[in-house]
Amino acid sequence: MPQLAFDIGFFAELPKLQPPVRKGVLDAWEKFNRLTLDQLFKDPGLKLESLTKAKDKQIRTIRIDQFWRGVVLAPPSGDTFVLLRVMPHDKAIAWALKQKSSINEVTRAVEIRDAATLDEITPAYERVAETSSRERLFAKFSDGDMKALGIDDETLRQARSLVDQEQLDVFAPLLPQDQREVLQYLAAGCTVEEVWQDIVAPALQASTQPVDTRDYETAIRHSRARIALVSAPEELRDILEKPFAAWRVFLHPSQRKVAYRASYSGPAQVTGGPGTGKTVVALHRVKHLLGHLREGDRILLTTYTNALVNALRAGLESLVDDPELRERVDISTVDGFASRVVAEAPNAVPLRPLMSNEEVSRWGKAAKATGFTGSAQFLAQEYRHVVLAQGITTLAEYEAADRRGRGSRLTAAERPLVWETVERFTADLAADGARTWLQTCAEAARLLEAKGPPYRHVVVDEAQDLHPAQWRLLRAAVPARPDDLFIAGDPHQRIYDSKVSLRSLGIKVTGRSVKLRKNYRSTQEILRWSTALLIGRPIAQLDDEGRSDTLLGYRSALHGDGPVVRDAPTEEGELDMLVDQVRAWRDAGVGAGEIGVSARFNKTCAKAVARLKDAGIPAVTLRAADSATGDGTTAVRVGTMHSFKGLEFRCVAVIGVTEDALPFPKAVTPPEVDTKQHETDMLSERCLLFVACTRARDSLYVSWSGKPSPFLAEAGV
Ligand SMILES: Nc1ncnc2c1ncn2[C@@H]1O[C@H](COP(=O)(O)OP(=O)(O)OP(=O)(O)O)[C@@H](O)[C@H]1O
Repeated sequence: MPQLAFDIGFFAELPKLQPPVRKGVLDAWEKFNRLTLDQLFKDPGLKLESLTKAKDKQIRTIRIDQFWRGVVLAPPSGDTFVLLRVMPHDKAIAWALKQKSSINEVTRAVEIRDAATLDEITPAYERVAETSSRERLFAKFSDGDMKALGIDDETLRQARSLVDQEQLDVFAPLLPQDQREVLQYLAAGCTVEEVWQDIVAPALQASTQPVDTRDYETAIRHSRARIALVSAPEELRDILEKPFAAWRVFLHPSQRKVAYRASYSGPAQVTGGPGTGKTVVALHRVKHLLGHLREGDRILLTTYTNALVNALRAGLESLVDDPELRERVDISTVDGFASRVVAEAPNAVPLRPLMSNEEVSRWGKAAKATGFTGSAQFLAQEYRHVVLAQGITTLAEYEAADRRGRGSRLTAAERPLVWETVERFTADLAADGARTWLQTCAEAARLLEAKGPPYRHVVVDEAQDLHPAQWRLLRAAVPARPDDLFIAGDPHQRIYDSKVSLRSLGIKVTGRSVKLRKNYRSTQEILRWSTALLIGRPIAQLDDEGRSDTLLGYRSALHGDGPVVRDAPTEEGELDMLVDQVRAWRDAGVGAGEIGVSARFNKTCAKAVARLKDAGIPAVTLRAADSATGDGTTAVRVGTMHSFKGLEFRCVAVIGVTEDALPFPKAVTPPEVDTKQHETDMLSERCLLFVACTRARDSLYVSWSGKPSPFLAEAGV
């Protein structure tokens, strides 16, 4: 029976199609299901026509309605057709004439390229390259290596004519997608082995048969990363109604390989820069695990903030239809999970969580009581990074504790007094009916270690910011068995003070760790600009503190304008400029709910909300948007850089990027108190700006008044 499958290029244009055109697509799909091959080719309404001057006779058009045409791949054998694009009549014909289809001999997948344009421009580039003294872009890669990576003869010839990245950018949109990606990663500095490992191998389909480059029926089935086969009208209706949710249908092979691997023998990890789809992969992993759950088993899906909990809940709802299955997943922050465990314990005494600003003053009081003369900041950090991080409960343990990560000196003779102060701090807290969040996590871990783990699987998003006490809790939440922990995170986005070596906590991911490199969120221009903020700063890996992570090969296929950077003489002037920018976005058709404004401080956010509202622009703080006021989707959302973690907006304004805000002196330990901590804090501040800027999909705007943050100058802004 014939069927109509859908190419990813069609989905990319879907948001632009009006409902009647989408309905036309659904009708066409139903017709393919209903008619025989012979009837299809003869159907007067569908007009499955070949084009006389087409580069490829297999590329035909169909009628969607009076003005719109679909471009279809109609292979001579088999009965699966692929809808490549839906466009206005003339555009569709012009596009269809230039395309050519083929089957890749390495990946076995279907490829589409703009053969006419490539044929037209390649000779000119070859001539320029011949007379240029510059080395060719792919000179160091042999033909054999290129072919092994799936580069075919045509693309090889084109690639050999290029001398720089800008030229590759011209060719990229015309090339077959898989081959384009291989060339982009090689040009970005990845090795042949890395490209094979990350890009080609995950896309390969195990087969002992030689490739038949005419067998489109099989090749379409090998093209899951780009061609969707839809089996039921409800499924198609659902896809057509959620045009931005392409991630539900098409995973990049590297994403699919991680998310749908049948089983991992232990904890597994996925890392990657902002927007590489780590959250998407975590959600698909949950879907996979749900499909294999035994009676009574449950899954914990955790993240860092409540805003992200809501986003995960919405994501899972759109990915997993069955509410009974979804009910088997608890979605929560780690702190929220800890509170629940502690509250459910027999004889639980409710304790109020201590806010971090209250903590330092309490350390001051405890120090006064014991006569400790060091700073409250030192004590708070010692408690966090040594006592709680190592789960220390006695003086003897503290005396034996490893303080290697700390940059402040402490003699053996001084430790008992520090410990006495720690005990005073915790006793006073308990007497006042309070507990820090980390203490709650430590207590919850103790309770679970005694009672036994409540979950079969734990999936962790935003893992880079978790503290060892939180990891211990997660470790205690699930038995050490295959598929116990699935961890997604990016060390470049570490904005809280929690450097952890998972290895030292008994969570070993060696051999089960994958890095994603393709950004699906932002344009390459925004990425390049934002990434410059971190260049040259060593960033410790998630699983091993002693080794650095990199953003090598991290790139986006999307293109647009670079960030707009503005300075104003005063804060008032900067807020006026913000209003102008938001108005310009709205005039260009961007909805208020698609705009995010971020600043280092709550007070700057409050001023921005007030000023936008004065100008008649609906605006709401992120916190208010979360608390179900319903404004979130219709108002500009304004939040601190910390609260922007994990979110994304079509347009983002990052404001108040001044010398006094980034780095914020109060958030940075002075080097005289602790040299290492000083470095870590400076890096967190830098990462914070990086996180805020990488929330933008299409447009990024950055501003300050007075003197700019030194991070900008260091990045060459
Ligand atoms: N395979 C895919 N196809 C289409 N869109 C995708 C795909 N993977 C991810 N995306 C989209 O890219 C964006 C970023 O994805 P996601 O939030 O999962 O990235 P992330 O790595 O968790 O980002 P961050 O670390 O910055 O929070 C989202 O809009 C998501 O829908």
